Amino acid sequence: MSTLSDLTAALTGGAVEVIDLTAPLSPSTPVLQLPPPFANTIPLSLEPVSDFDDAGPFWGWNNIHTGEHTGTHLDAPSHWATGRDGATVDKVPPARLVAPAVVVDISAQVAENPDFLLEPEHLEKWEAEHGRLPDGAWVLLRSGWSARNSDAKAFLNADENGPHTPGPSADASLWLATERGIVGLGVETVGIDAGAAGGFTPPFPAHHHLLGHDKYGLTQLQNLDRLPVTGAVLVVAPLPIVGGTGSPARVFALVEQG
Ligand SMILES: O=C(O)C(=O)c1ccccc1S
Ligand SMILES: [Mn+2]
Repeated sequence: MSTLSDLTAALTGGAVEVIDLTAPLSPSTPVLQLPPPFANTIPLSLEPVSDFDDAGPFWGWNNIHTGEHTGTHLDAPSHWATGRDGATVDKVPPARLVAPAVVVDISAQVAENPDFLLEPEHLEKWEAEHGRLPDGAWVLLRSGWSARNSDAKAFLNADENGPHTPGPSADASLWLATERGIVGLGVETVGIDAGAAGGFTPPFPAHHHLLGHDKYGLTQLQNLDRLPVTGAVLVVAPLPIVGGTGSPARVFALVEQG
């Protein structure tokens, strides 16, 4: 048997489960709301072209209107000033999009404090328990935030002082970008930076450091609670939008059962 035939046998036999980490993409999918004077992207909308009617008697289809950074999506290096000469989403090497994933669980801390920040000490503690973060792996930050997916207001969690959502500190962002050979950071929240990150130094440090070091962001993931701490393999499938800074993506995790 070949490796791939072993894999297909494991998939059909249930020894390997495919877990969908992608949030449903609909007009109610929350999108980031940056404060004035900054511009924001649009949410998804479907514009019917025909619906088994005179415009198309035997077919239905729609135009879709969306931002690149809507829903579960991939941030490419070219999205940020520090990575603007780097890969656009169509140039992200496919080999980096099928990769192992590890899970760093901060959900208990986030339940107490929605502004909780991942620090290097948390990553060092994780490594003391689970071994060094593997080169070529995605780091998935499990926060429990996807439980808010069906309530845009709760998901964005903003007040007069701005959004209150967890994420990496500036130090943790630099650590992830420079101390290990990871592929990128995946989160459950609307973006890879914490809600307060606009006021950090540098502003939005996860974007600044990760995308500036040819690493990627992955956002609005769900079902991270169904993944093992180590051992899952991620299949990340953004659209190859030519010149795009990111794209809505379908994200699957392959997880061995038993
Ligand atoms: O890349 C994103 O989707 C994202 O979260 C973002 C985009 C632009 C500015 C700030 C942020 S924080
Ligand atoms: Mn983005």
